[in-house]
Amino acid sequence: MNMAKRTLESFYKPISKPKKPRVEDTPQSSYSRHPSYPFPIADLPPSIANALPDLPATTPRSITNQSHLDLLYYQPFIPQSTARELFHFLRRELPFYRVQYTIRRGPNTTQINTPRFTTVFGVDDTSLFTPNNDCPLVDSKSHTPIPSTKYKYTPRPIPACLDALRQRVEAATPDGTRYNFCLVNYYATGEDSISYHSDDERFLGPNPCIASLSLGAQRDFLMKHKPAEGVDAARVPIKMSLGSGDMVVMRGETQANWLHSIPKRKGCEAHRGRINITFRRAVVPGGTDNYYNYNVGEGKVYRWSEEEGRMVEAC
Ligand SMILES: O=C(O)CCC(=O)C(=O)O
Ligand SMILES: [Fe+2]
Repeated sequence: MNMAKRTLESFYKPISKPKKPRVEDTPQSSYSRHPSYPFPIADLPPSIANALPDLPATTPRSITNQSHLDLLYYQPFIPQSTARELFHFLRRELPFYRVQYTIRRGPNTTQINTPRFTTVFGVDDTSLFTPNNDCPLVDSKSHTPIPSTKYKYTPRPIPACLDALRQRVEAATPDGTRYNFCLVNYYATGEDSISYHSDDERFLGPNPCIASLSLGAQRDFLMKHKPAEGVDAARVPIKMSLGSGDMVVMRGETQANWLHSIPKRKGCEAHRGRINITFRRAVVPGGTDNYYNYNVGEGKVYRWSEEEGRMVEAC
């Protein structure tokens, strides 16, 4: 520092370090915009984007010690401070939904309130997004516009912030799986959950590979074998305590044979939110309709309010 240029007053003033801008204060310069989005979706701030080339943070553990089970467990995939920042960023920037639907079994109908916030982006293999907003989707083989009746819901392209993550996850997936869907769950508290199910829908093709990334509060991920001959139904489920930044890749025959869930929880982390992102590949249009039906639906759009500390209706 050139002392001669400093005034006496400034000499005695303590030199304060420039304040590091908080994530919330960082001006956002660019957004993903699309007619199908309820609002523009911010791009990743440099602090997160610059950390992506270093992922995965650890080499995964392979878990194949039970029949039909084939998991890769990154503990973590994203280091703690980046995972924390990414959690706050995605919770603030993505549109979320609280989907309701009815199921009919014979004469009975039951209304289901999805017990978590959800959102989804992507389109199945048979269509491609174009940069032209007047004709956003073309047939992936002929490159001609798709008929307006092809999908019940308007598919939304994966915004740049999630697409950067998708690319990193793909690069890390050893068998070269390509993902065209990104499903996001937000569990606001320990009361939010997902019950036992498997993601073995036919529209994902046989033996789908699904990468599942956790951010925010730690939650238990339970896995149990589907009822089958020779499988002890009383056997305790596998329990993985998924922390922020952890990623589980479910591969091979896992979906065909195992169920997984995030049960409700009480206790220390129960009031904190958790985001889960699954990257998947749907191969037929039925997959696109299914994912938008159960993760966007036709209800209200919610957005995180920093002031209120909760999801509020987006206007
Ligand atoms: O939140 C999780 O870790 C699991 C989510 C899940 O199983 C799903 O979205 O299908
Ligand atoms: Fe699942």
